[in-house]
Amino acid sequence: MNGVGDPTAVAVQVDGVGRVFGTGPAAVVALEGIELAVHAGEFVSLIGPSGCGKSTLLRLIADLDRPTTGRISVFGRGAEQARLAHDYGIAFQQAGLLPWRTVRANVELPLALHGTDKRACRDRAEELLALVGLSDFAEHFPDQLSGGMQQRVAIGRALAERPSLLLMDEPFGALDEMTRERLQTELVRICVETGAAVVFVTHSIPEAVYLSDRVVVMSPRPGRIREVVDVALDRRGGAEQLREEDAYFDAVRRVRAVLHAGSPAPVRGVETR
Ligand SMILES: Nc1ncnc2c1ncn2[C@@H]1O[C@H](COP(=O)(O)OP(=O)(O)OP(=O)(O)O)[C@@H](O)[C@H]1O
Repeated sequence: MNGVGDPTAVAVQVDGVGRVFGTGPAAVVALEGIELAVHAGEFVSLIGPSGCGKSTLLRLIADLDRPTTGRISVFGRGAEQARLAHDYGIAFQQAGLLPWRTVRANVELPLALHGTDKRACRDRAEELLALVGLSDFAEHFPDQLSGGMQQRVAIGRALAERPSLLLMDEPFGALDEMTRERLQTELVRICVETGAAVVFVTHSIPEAVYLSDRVVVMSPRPGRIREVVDVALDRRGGAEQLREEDAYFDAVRRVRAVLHAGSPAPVRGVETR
């Protein structure tokens, strides 16, 4: 019993994790003393200044890198076991689609690689393309799609094996604001439908607040968790309405205050942006 599918389970447990790159005087302490638990079905964003270790933490959870100290588990398994058991799906800033495969074949890829038979691959691809709104583009190739559509394919692919956890590193970072908002709304809907927990790296405070149950604010050198902000917006009124609500603006202000609490004060007489 590893807790996948159990809503009371802990999806990701990070205990005392540190990551140092290099040795001696040139060593970079990318992360130090990170403690974090992400629960099943919970949406948690990581936000903080450039270089504070957000991507490093995500890569450690995904077992794309190993911590120098501490331990990470995913649904009770070690990060490596979780990777081998396909407990999570990954989507990064670059959609990373294979240009010579159709949209359908890209979405089917993880299933085909892991031995799912053709019929089941096709059925699952149909479901996923409907979920991300791309049923009419199944036979297109990636270079025939917009950036936002390519990201939707990547999200569909990440969901192919019904992971209980999605790891996303600025998946909407390269998109225009309107497309980005649309995909945020879709992502919230998809998460509700699939019940997946998400760890989401972003530079955008409104994006973090809109998507998340909790926002983890990090500080750099060494990368640490400064504070975890509870957002807990009432999402029953519909996704779009949320962006107009006082509770949303209040959460944006709270995250901004924590984020800027450690920034150097502006020098008098010097314009800052
Ligand atoms: N493979 C590596 N080798 C050496 N240093 C690294 C490596 N990966 C990351 N670092 C360093 O670790 C620190 C954290 O990097 P990381 O990419 O995790 O930050 P980030 O918060 O995701 O930044 P950004 O918001 O700019 O993407 C940085 O100082 C970076 O230079």
